[in-house]
Amino acid sequence: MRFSLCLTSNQVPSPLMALGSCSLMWFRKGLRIHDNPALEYAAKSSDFVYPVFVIDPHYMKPDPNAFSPGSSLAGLNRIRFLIESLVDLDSNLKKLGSRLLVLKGEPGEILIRCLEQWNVKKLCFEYDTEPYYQAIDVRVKDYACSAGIEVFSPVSHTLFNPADIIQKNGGKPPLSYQSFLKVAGQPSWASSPLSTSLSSLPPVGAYGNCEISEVPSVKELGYEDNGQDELTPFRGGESEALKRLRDSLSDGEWVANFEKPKGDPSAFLKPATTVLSPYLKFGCLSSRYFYQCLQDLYKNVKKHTSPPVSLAGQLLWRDFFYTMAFGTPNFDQMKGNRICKQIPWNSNEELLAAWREARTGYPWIDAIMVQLQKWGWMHHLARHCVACFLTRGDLFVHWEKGRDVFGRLLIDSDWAINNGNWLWLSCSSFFYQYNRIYSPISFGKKYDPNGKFVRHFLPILKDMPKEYIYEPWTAPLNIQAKAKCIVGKDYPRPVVLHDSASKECKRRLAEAYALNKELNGLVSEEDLHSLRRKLEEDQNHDIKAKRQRQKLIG
Ligand SMILES: Cc1cc2nc3c(=O)[nH]c(=O)nc-3n(C[C@H](O)[C@H](O)[C@H](O)COP(=O)(O)OP(=O)(O)OC[C@H]3O[C@@H](n4cnc5c(N)ncnc54)[C@H](O)[C@@H]3O)c2cc1C
Repeated sequence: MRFSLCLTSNQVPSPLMALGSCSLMWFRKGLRIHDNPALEYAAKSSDFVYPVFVIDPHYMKPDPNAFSPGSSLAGLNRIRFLIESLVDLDSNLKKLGSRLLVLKGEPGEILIRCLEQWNVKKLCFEYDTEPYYQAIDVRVKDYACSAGIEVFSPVSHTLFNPADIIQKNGGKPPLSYQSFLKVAGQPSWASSPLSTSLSSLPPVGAYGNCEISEVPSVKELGYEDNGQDELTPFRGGESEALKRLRDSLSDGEWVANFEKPKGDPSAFLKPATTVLSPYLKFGCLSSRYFYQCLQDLYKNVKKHTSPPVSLAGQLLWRDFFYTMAFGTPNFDQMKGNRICKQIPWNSNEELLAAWREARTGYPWIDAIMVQLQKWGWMHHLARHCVACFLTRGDLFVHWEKGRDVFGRLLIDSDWAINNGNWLWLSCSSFFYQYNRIYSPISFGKKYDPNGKFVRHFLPILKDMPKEYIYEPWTAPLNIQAKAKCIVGKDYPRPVVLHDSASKECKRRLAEAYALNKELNGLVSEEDLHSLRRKLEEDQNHDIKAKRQRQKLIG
């Protein structure tokens, strides 16, 4: 017997259980219809499919103590982006004769309850390499196995299966991009067409006494309207992702000549890169589909750039970090992470807060941090600048602290990529040329001599003449007054002097590197303690630098 119920948010739960063959499609990332092997498998020979998304309080619970609206782990921009993605997914599912069932609670617990109550025969979900999801998945899979439920959990978030690469490389992830490419080769699916659309889905079955809702609004999740004057211009969802992809690829010449790190990090009206990262993060866009579209385009042009700098090369960077993250225990921390240099970073809360809240006194750095708060997205080189400034360039603050701020505020916040890039930028792993530091003054000026980017994100500086826009503390007082921006009152003085601070950072890194070499990377707590003591003995350096700064900027 076939039956389906038309479900609405406040419907009285039906005691009926679906009697046909039922599948549960558990959406987490992969918020799309195209190239979604788990969804396709769920639909195959099933009478009913339950498409489920669980709102996880771990990520979504409002945090009134956070310095900007959102939960403690996710800023409001990202939560909004997720909700928009879910609304779009629900609407696309409805076009196929289904809908999204939204539940709330600890995902493992909720899933097990649904499996128990819905007579599910097949559980389908995209494989996730993040430790947080791995732990949940083990629990759910264990339950499913014990209940005789078939589990289908394909890898479809990345181009390659990180486990395959690690196995091919003798049990360890390849440590460099080039060795990664060598091991990875061409993806197995590269020349066969991916499924880009489903024409229909089996109906949703009865859902017993599980509390199902429509996709909630951010307000219904407990977030107040934040009153921010500028929100992220990027809207979530598969429809938007595919449109953005089409727009990006419509300029074949631009794609063929794409070359990172060339490109203007200060371009904000029309960013210099695709801004597909948030869509890839939530899986609104399949990276495999993106990659195949690029290969098709490359076939039809005379010449194109290649990895690591090409656009396809960027997707391979993504896979590189996913593989590294999957195969490296404690990838997200310094301690116990075998690929991470042990460096006695400081934990100066004041400096950290100045950086986080865009109060460093360096307009280029502060404008990027405002873009992070307002848009949740910045150009790759802009991320380089602020990450370098916080860690090895100027403030010598622990990269894990910066990672957390990015992790919360980016709309594309991605566990593997974020950690990988912070390891890189802090010269803790992958990249070790700590003498190459981004100037917080001249780097931005090179791209944007008139300071348009700074004026947009830091309107307090909008009338500052271009000669001083990157160093307002050097402007004569009458000019500051005319620009209605007195440094020290309307806009902060620099928190450190870049020249002396960066020299000091290099010295500390040289010392830490030497010790790491001596200890062959195996640094114990005591070694770190003595490293810290050694650096503290050199405090007079700091004091000298402070005095010099006070002399210079009053
Ligand atoms: C400190 C720091 C933290 C970062 N944190 C994140 C993060 O949490 N999430 C995230 O997606 N990216 C992160 N990046 C990488 C990169 O800056 C962004 O992926 C990129 O700027 C996104 O813009 P786009 O989509 O226009 O990129 P494009 O240049 O158009 O590239 C296309 C896609 O390739 C991938 N990609 C590009 N650059 C990288 C890279 N360096 N590493 C891995 N994948 C890459 C992204 O998925 C991106 O969407 C970080 C970079 C730094 C320096």
